[in-house]
Amino acid sequence: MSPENQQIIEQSVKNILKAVGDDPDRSGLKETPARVAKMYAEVFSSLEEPNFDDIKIFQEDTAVDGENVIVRNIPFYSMCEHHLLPFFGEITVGYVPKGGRIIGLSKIPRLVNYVAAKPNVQENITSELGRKLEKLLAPQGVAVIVTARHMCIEMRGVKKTDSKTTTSYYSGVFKDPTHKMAFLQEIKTC
Ligand SMILES: Nc1nc2c(ncn2[C@@H]2O[C@H](COP(=O)(O)OP(=O)(O)OP(=O)(O)O)[C@@H](O)[C@H]2O)c(=O)[nH]1
Ligand SMILES: [Zn+2]
Repeated sequence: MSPENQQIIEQSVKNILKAVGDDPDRSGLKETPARVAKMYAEVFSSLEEPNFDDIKIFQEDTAVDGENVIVRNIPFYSMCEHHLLPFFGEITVGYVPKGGRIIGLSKIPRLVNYVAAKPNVQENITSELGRKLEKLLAPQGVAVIVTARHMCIEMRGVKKTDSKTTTSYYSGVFKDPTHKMAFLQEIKTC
């Protein structure tokens, strides 16, 4: 983030603190605007990196086509674009390789970190991840299941503590009900 933008955030946070009735110059809050600016640079870091392309695709000669590859329960943290409050949870990704193309396993959590690091709704994290994997791998199909808790639903508004939202994205072979059921069974038991 540029020093100019950092300055804008710091001044805005000062104004917010004043507007809610606190004193931004009291000792406990003195460094808060700078901390918040630094935090936003971190949690919204993807906005400064529009084309995340550090993704290694391997070409395997042995038969990898046709079987599910599943990475389960990848934790993520994001910020809801309506209230700028956190939502967080777990993501399970599955894909079926085609043409021997597979992705380095650590790259899937890296992609999760990337799509999460901007103001978001859960539905968009889910579909962006699915579409990125499709583009990178041109697989037989992709499945993404996201389960999350939203602080804007829990700590304010309707205040429904512990309620969880699940969103999903299915393409290719995962649209076939039999394949989808087998996948859902597999992630339950593995
Ligand atoms: N679909 C979707 N909605 C979300 C997500 N995160 C937050 N929301 C919802 O966004 C909506 C914003 O609604 P508004 O009526 O504009 O805002 P609000 O007055 O603060 O709404 P309440 O939360 O009901 O008090 C709320 O219903 C939130 O629960 C998300 O990831 N996906
Ligand atoms: Zn929200």
